[in-house]
Amino acid sequence: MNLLDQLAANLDGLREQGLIRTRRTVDTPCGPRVTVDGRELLAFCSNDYLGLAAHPAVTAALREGTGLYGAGSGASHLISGHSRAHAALEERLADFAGPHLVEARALYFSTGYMANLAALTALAVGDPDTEIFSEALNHASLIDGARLSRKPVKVYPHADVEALDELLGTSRASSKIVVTDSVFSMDGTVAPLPELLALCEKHGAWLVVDDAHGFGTLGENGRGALEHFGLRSPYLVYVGTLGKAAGVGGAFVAAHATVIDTLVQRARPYIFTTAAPPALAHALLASLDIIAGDEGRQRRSHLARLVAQWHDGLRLKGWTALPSQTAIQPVVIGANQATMDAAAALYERGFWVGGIRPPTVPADSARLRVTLSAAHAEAEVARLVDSINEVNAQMERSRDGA
Ligand SMILES: Cc1ncc(COP(=O)(O)O)c(C=O)c1O
Repeated sequence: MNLLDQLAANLDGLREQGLIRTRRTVDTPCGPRVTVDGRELLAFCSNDYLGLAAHPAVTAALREGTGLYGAGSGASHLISGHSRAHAALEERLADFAGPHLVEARALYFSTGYMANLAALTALAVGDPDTEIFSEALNHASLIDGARLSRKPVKVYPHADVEALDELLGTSRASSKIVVTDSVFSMDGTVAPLPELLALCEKHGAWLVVDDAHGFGTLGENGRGALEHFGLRSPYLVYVGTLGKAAGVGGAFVAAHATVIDTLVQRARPYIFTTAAPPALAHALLASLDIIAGDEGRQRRSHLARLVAQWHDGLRLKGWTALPSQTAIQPVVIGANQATMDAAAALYERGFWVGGIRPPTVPADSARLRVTLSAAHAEAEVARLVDSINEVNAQMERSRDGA
């Protein structure tokens, strides 16, 4: 077999297992109503939880930012790519996360993936005898960050605080890092952060919290999971992403000033890459104004009403809606093909809902991943709920009849 044949055989293997991923090309801005291949669809699959990606104030700030700073940064932050807009954003983010940290500073990254790689690899440089304790359902970027740190990794069972306590207690490592998603991206449920922080304080460990899906949506002021639980500690290392609820792109790490100084000096995913366009940072300042203000609060309240409406309306047989109270609302179907069939049936009815398969989720737990946004109207969620109920009834009938 030549090299290309080997790759083709690998792709055939994925196809046979129903695991081929495909892309759809969107012609309109991100929002609840999109056009794909000339078809209008109601989209329930983006992470634009507050509906800010196409918000007029945010897009106007982006345009203004290109006028002020041009299209690109031209270099990495440590060469000449660190602009006034990046600096202003980092200051705002440090203030935003500040009540939950000690001597807070923030560092802006081009993506959340890179921020997670950076946080884990840089924390681990402090001590060669470091061990990482990673939650079983963590996002791929945390798993990759732990691997890249080249430190021993122990995976603790999902949300199992006792198991983690035991692992931390028996570890002989002189430095320990516990790392977890706050809102699990494929479950929508929230990690027991107060208990995890208490354990970290007991065992002298860092707690790295990836709040990709909590930033902007959780907490009275949208400050995320730390605000939601009222947590504060010098050992918290907070990662917030800015391409989801904040509607733009990039991410940040907020932590004690010494952690941020370490990241600037040692984090390869920060040092060896071109800084994100400054205009994005400028647009994010507008987005943060919305998140922290009355409009943000109204958007979060509307989202909470949609979540309640979703749970009230579902009548499912054989499928399981997970008990999530966040914008992420998965319906576990189990089999890969049945999940993709359900997503296709919804698509036929004009709804775009993602079908998620292994390895993104554990084997036999393929699921529809519905994401609600403050930009959705109640009537739109009602239509989705009715359609999911109908598709479920139809598929279960044909399965029973088969
Ligand atoms: C939990 C979690 N962390 C990190 C990321 C990566 O963030 P980004 O898309 O900004 O790279 C994602 C998703 O993309 C995520 O779901």
